[in-house]
Amino acid sequence: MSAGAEITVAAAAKTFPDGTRALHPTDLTVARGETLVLLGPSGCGKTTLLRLIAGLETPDAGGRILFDGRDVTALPIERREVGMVFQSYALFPNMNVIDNVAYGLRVKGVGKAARREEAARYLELCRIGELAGRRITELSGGQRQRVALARALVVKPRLLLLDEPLTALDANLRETLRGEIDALLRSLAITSIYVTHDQAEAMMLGDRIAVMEKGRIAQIGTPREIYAAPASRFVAEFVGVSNRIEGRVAAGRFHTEHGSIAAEGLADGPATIHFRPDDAALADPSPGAAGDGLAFEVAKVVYLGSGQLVTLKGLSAIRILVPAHHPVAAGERIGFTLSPDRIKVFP
Ligand SMILES: Nc1ncnc2c1ncn2[C@@H]1O[C@H](COP(=O)(O)OP(=O)(O)OP(=O)(O)O)[C@@H](O)[C@H]1O
Repeated sequence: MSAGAEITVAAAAKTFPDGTRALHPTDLTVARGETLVLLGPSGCGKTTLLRLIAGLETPDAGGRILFDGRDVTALPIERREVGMVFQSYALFPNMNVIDNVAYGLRVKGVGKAARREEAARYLELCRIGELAGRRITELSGGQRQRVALARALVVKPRLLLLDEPLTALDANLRETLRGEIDALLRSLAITSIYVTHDQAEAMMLGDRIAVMEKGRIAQIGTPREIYAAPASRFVAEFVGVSNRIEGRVAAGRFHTEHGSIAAEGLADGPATIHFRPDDAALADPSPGAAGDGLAFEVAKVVYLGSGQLVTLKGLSAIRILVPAHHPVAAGERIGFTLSPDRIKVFP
């Protein structure tokens, strides 16, 4: 099946008439067939960037949007060949399921038999073949989103844009649909941009994730890059759990009132280190034992099956991942160390 377009955003910014700078000048390339996730907190500009790419908003002067190298900045949405799926379904309530899906083909002038056949094929792809004759009002939220997806895909868009398509659904359904959307986007090899504020969704669906903060892309990279090498404290704390401990570096060691660990490469002076729960390795907390490790009192233990998420008493609650077989209980003391390459310090 056809792969989508390569999308380029060049110096695109958006200032609304009331003066709100929703997006600062942004450059971005989405490769043909790639799924890029725009991830960030409410109000960071995700939807604005998506709408600029769709053609629902015009960038400030100087900004450009290109599809396969062709400048589409002045083209309205209906001439950009994009498919869109929103959080709210935006389906035609007075049409049944198959007519909703076939609608875009009708607009394109496809004959009745051909468009019904094609619409039926996409209903099957979205696993709602048996609902073809149902009215939209007779569908569940998840079923409506499948219809919306089939309707967006049936016209073979060059780019699929999804704006929080699963947000209105309950947790189990979200997870199921998330997996299906992932499989579908991959099998169709369509270029897609997916907006969410849910990091689990971003990790699962994104070939790359662009983390957005206050109208800018704070970092763009694969889920692994974003998690393992966050570029800033904001990214570290928005994607995954990040711990923070304040202390002082002297002669290649990080010292706190809880003990000290090796911290080669860090400059002497006050420092705040950041690390992931899974970066912690258990160590003997008794004073003077191995001389290496930070000791804390255990506040809470959550047994996950595959491990235990242990919250420690500290200035900011610290969470570390402890192997499931290691006995640990609230009130005990526990010690851990960090390999120097897992310690992050942000400016
Ligand atoms: N038409 C508009 N006029 C003025 N300001 C706007 C307009 N649309 C959006 N904004 C503002 O621009 C900023 C970015 O909004 P945007 O909808 O892009 O954020 P978002 O990251 O998608 O947020 P959410 O996750 O809540 O949808 C916000 O401060 C918002 O209030």
